[in-house]
Amino acid sequence: MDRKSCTGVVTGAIHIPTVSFGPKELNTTALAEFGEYIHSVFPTVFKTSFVQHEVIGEYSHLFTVQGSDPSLQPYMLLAHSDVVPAPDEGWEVPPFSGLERDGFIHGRGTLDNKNSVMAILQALELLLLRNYIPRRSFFIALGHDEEISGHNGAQKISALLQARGVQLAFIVDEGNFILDGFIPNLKKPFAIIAVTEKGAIDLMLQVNMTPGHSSAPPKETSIGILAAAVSRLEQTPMPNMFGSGLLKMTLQELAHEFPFPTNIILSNLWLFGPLVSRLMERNYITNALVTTTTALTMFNAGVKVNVIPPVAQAIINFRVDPAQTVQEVLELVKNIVADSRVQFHVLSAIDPPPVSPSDHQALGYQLLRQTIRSVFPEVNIVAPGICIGNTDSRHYTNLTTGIYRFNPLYLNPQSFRSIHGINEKISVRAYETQVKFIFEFIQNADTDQEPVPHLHEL
Ligand SMILES: CCCCCCCC/C=C\CCCCCCCC(=O)N[C@@H](CCCCN)C(=O)O
Ligand SMILES: [Zn+2]
Ligand SMILES: [Zn+2]
Repeated sequence: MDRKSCTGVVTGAIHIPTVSFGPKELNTTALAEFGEYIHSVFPTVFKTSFVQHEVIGEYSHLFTVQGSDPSLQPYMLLAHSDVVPAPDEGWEVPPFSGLERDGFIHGRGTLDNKNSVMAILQALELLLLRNYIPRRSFFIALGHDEEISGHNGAQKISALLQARGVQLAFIVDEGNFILDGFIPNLKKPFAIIAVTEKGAIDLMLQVNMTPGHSSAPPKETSIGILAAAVSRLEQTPMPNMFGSGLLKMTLQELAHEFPFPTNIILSNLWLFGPLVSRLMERNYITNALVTTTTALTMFNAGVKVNVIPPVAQAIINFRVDPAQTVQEVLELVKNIVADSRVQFHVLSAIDPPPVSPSDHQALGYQLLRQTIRSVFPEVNIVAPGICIGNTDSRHYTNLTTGIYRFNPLYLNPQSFRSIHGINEKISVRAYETQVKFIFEFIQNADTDQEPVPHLHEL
């Protein structure tokens, strides 16, 4: 595959608007087209005898790549083909044009997460074209509804594999990146492999009142009561959970890359922990790493300008810190609202998944680490961390204890904001490096020893 067709397959994928708009609201025409598209651009994957392809939940794809050595436990690579909506406003380039310009491929899904869908299949296609036969079996699961919780994609694939008695050595999904420019004093990029992710609660608060004529209003309306309740929630931060462990581990690994005195502070968190945790609260991205976050995302009320509103509803999206549970957060929320006129309806809730191992015996973590060192030799630090978003991987805790969330891409604060935002784009070079990473990763999973850097050239 030449360079042009390598990126051409991504532009074609971005062009298909596989948007998940909301629960049960998907662009099924686009999802069906996407299925045909991957079939047409990766013909070798689909015709190889030891690669089995199944469609699950109508639009998700499960590939089973049969390895030659059945004694090796299989692993799984995950990605998702659906994207969040992208109205044209504010974009430099229309979000579904898939235009390649100035060394970048532009559009919704270029970072989240069609890049991974295409890079995984492209790496496999290239390996198969070179007659590579993997030793270790692996699965590729491409969900079609990750952005709306993965109930028809990842959840069904997980149940199917469980019914087949599959147990996996590890899973690699989207999530964290090689972070660049997120910490002011730290000029060097560092790779964070997320070994857990935050939990989530979608909570609806509702206030009901008897409607009436607005010319003689009651002292408080449903809107006023609800607005005060959600404002209290917004103004009352959840407890800082910095002390609970994982983040401390991440910071200790980063410590020696900082100049004096930050290196001393981060190496002595037993003493400076409270100071560091307060500093992290000041920035909205690092704040998300130390606490359960509260985001007021929807508010609906009122029927007419001169009618006292019978119902007011608000939806709040909490991201639950790995050191807390959904139940604990709900208790805190009830205490903060402290108003019996406000009803609580939990629309969905999921606890944070268990922390995956990152020690020397953790095969998935070590393979990622080795491949990062080989493909990104300039990156000195690889550390375990927390993913602040939710991923399809949370549906697979029944199949493995080793779940790692890592995209082999550089991410800076501007590109972070483009995910679910505007002007999402990936450089051609970054995409090619992602393909190379997966190409090497699959081979590294077959070796018994540390890979020799650049042994497996594309
Ligand atoms: C000391 C370290 C500083 C770290 C700075 C952290 C920077 C954050 C980096 C990357 C985070 C990107 C998260 C990408 C994964 C997002 C996946 C996603 O969008 N999932 C959705 C699922 C929605 C399911 C329906 N409820 C989501 O989380 O909303
Ligand atoms: Zn995603
Ligand atoms: Zn997303």
